[in-house]
Amino acid sequence: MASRNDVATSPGAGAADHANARIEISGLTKRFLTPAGEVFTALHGVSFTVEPGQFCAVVGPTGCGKSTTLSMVSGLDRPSEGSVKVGGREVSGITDGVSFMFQTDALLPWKTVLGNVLMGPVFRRVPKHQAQASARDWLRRVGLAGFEDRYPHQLSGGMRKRVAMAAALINEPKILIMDEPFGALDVQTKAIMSTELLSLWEQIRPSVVFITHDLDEAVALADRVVVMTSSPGSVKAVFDIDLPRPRGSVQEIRFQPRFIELQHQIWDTLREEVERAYALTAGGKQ
Ligand SMILES: Nc1ncnc2c1ncn2[C@@H]1O[C@H](COP(=O)(O)OP(=O)(O)OP(=O)(O)O)[C@@H](O)[C@H]1O
Repeated sequence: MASRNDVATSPGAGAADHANARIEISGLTKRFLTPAGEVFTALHGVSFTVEPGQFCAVVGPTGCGKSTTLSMVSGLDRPSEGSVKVGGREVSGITDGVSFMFQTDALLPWKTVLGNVLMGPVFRRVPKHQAQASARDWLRRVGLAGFEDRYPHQLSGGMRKRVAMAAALINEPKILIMDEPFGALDVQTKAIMSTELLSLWEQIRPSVVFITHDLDEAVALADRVVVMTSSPGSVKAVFDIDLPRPRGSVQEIRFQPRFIELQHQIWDTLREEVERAYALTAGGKQ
């Protein structure tokens, strides 16, 4: 999805009831009308479940419908067929208690770091003193104490991601939706941010749906990895990741034999889809 803000919050975030954080995606099909007036099937019969407090990564080739799936979990779009249920209730309209983080770096440039993090609580009408204390606390947790009065353009890419993370997590969401949140970062910063995300997630344990092209990132972070087929997207396989928690440093996990084993297993499943998608976009044969 191209034009989303880096972070956003739905009204019910903050009043999270984690027992209601189960996400059930059943038979999801999504068709779009192309500019030429043809029907294009982006998703076909996608089904998977994210248990409360589970970290679920979704991987799949470019254009397979990962972002489209997320937009239906968040309630920003409606399925053509099938359903998304959160806490047993079908999603219709923006899902309550959801925070988002996207790849696009679009914190509000006219607001300070503190002002950006304060947006969620202010939106939820949290009293000013309490909101400010909470925002300062979250900025401390993401390592940005002392940067409250800076503006986004005065920060590095990694620091802006930390602001976005604080802004998403201050709402204590029951569901955290992340669409390649660290995709634009260099490899080292990405690893540091992933480790920080895991440690913060372990503190508040929202259910996470995390889209990434980076299989190592998916295995290092997730409890469950969903592999999607090339377009039209469907679920090819679901892998449970039995690496122990807390995982600690994402860079270190990559050297564990079990990590390498899982990474190979999943890549064996994913490779064919990536090659098929590449052949399609490169104009080759299926
Ligand atoms: N509003 C729309 N109208 C028509 N087609 C759309 C629309 N939104 C998405 N699509 C198409 O649906 C397919 C899936 O798009 P989506 O962005 O969900 O894929 P993705 O897996 O997230 O891709 P990437 O990994 O490249 O970000 C693509 O072929 C895209 O062109």
